[in-house]
Amino acid sequence: MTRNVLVIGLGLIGGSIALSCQKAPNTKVLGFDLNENTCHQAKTLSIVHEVVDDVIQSASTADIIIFGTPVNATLEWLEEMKNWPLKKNVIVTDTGSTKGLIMEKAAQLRELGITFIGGHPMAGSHKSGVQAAKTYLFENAYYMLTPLKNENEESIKKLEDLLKFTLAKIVLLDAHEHDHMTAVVSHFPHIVAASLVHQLQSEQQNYPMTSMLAAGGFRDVTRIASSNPLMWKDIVLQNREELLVQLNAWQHEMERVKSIILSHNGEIIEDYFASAKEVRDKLPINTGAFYTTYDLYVDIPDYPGVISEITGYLAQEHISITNIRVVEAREDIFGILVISFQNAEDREKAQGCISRRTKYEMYMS
Ligand SMILES: NC(=O)c1ccc[n+]([C@@H]2O[C@H](COP(=O)([O-])OP(=O)(O)OC[C@H]3O[C@@H](n4cnc5c(N)ncnc54)[C@H](O)[C@@H]3O)[C@@H](O)[C@H]2O)c1
Ligand SMILES: O=C(O)C(=O)C[C@]1(C(=O)O)C=C[C@@H](O)C=C1
Repeated sequence: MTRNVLVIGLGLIGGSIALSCQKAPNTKVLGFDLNENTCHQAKTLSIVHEVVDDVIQSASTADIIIFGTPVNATLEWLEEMKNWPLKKNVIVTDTGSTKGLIMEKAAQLRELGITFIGGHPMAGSHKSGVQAAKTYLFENAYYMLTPLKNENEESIKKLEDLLKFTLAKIVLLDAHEHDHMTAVVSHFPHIVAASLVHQLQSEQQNYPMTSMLAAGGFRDVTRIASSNPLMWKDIVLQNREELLVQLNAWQHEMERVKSIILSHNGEIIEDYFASAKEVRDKLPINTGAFYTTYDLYVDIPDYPGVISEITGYLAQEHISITNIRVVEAREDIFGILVISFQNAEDREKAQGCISRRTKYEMYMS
């Protein structure tokens, strides 16, 4: 029997989920977006099997409905959904970065016999829109599900059976714990990134050259300030309380930094950085428990065709890569090619392959 999946909101996240759902057998993926241009692009890029106009009618035939909309739009849809004619066993889920208010709405839907299981894939990008969607955006990332208490195990299993095609690692979590932890590792860092950019902008008035001097450090810390403002407006509105907690903690931390600087004591200052480095270096971001990527850094010279030369060698030895990018120490020079692999074995094979064929220096993260 065919499983009908309806994705509402076909941007970066909805589009990526739709693409991975298309990998599931016997599954028809329908899509809807408020933006006509997005619908057109979703059709052209085959993000879904079919783009639909009548969302209520399509929802009535869906076995699984997935929201890829900004979190406030999701809340509005869930309110409307209360009046929709839906299949008896339909499972509704979302992908939103906040879960508290959405799960409150889920409790109301449960009273009407509608199963809603909150979802949040913990991977993404500062890019938005359907054109940025990728089938394996969530590969190896954590995908959090926040079912209501006593949720039917079979419904959770049905949803997991579909989401496993994202290749993400599914974990179950309480919605409030979710909102606390994501405030720490995701939402608050976005505020810090935006605030650093504002700080640079005000400095620019007196020192116009400042932005030209912003190199790798500033770029790494502020990349996420280029994220979709509408999406972040909604997240901040919905996770307000947790963000204020983080903001207070940050202000205390800055007071501590201030006193360390005022101490004029080199040992204390060095220790501040050393202890942060120790913690950062042990974070699962690097060891792979969080995002498992096996990266190989290749120091490449600046000549045309160097990337295709290296990927060509890997292709000749049938070594598959999952990602490739160039990171520069400076914007105006070529730099280091970072190639990601699915596992450590592939990375080692690649290292052997490249060292046999070139003299480029390599290291692993
Ligand atoms: N961007 C990330 O890194 C990331 C990661 C994980 C989860 N999320 C969450 O995923 C959701 C989508 O984010 P995104 O990055 O894909 O944003 P996006 O801007 O790329 O996509 C959102 C899409 O929703 C559509 N849309 C907006 N309002 C709508 C409405 N009322 N009805 C139907 N469609 C509507 C937009 O036209 C757009 O195509 C958000 O809730 C966000 O919090 C984002
Ligand atoms: O990589 C990025 O650009 C992101 O910001 C992705 C990111 C994050 O890591 O904070 C942002 C919001 C989501 O809810 C999940 C992931």
